[in-house]
Amino acid sequence: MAKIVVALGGNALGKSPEEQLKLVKHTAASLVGLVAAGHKVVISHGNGPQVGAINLGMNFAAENGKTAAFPFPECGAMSQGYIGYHLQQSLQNELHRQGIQKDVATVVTQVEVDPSDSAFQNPSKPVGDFYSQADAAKIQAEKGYTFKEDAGRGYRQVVPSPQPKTIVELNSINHLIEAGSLVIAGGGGGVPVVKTTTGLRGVPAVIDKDRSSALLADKIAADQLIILTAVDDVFVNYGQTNQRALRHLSAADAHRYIDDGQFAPGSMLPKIEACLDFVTSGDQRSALITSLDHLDDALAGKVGTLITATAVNATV
Ligand SMILES: Nc1ncnc2c1ncn2[C@@H]1O[C@H](COP(=O)(O)OP(=O)(O)O)[C@@H](O)[C@H]1O
Ligand SMILES: NC(=O)OP(=O)(O)O
Repeated sequence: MAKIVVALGGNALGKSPEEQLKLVKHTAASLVGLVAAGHKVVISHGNGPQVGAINLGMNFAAENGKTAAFPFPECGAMSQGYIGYHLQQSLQNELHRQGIQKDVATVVTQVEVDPSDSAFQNPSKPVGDFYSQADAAKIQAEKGYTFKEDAGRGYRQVVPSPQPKTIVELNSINHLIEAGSLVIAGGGGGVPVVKTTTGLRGVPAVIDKDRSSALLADKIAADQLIILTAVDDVFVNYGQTNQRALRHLSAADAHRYIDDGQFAPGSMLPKIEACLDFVTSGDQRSALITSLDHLDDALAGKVGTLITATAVNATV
């Protein structure tokens, strides 16, 4: 029996509630499969597209005098509730269908960041939808948002993405795991907060959920970190005619490919770095990157990229 953190990608969760619920229902079957096999499972998820959509809607309503302004950290907390709700419901339905008695709970999670993190001066985390270069330039001029090209897929608004330091609700998460619950935590990388003289305060940023998931996996002493995204494997020469799937990546190989610029910053690079942090900071740990659709195949070793500290195979 292993303790596994499964991180679901925000971009892999679809663009609408209907799409998300359909995708989450499908993934719930595989996640409950892990539970049925006796593993302790903690689920985290991204929120880039979702927090961007919520923020856009709230800004529109506020600009038109329909609501008060809702600050960005509040939008992050809403995204945790929205995605957590779909995950909870789908997991509960699937557990019920398979006749498994287990509680499911989402923990609204705050993650402490350093207010002097240089990321606040260099927005890099894509949120919301994709725009053409011309539309992005127009919105940038009108609203002052920053846009950047996202891994060949178009232009997206970017916000600061500071490093996660401490998971505020870690004790509660551990209590729930030990009590046998299936826990959803660290959604959207956690709502970023800083310590002030009067206590914690939310800051407008989006923490990379892969980095937070690696921190969570380390702090709960997990055996494996599984990152589910939109691609079945990590590739070299990604998007080119000669792209090649990497089925097993040792830390040494991963560093070589990073130096070679094989993993796009803001998308695949933080996933690889998070996996490396996790597998190299404890013994017998492994990380797996694959698509939301193919978790079962990846667990059976048919697809996916397995990352280990050394070149030795290490599976759950
Ligand atoms: N070397 C690579 N191999 C595979 N995918 C890559 C690579 N470099 C960039 N990508 C892109 O990274 C994406 C995953 O990052 P992202 O969309 O940010 O993930 P998520 O939102 O699911 O966490 C893939 O769908 C792919 O478009
Ligand atoms: N918070 C975060 O990393 O979201 P994505 O997975 O959508 O990029």
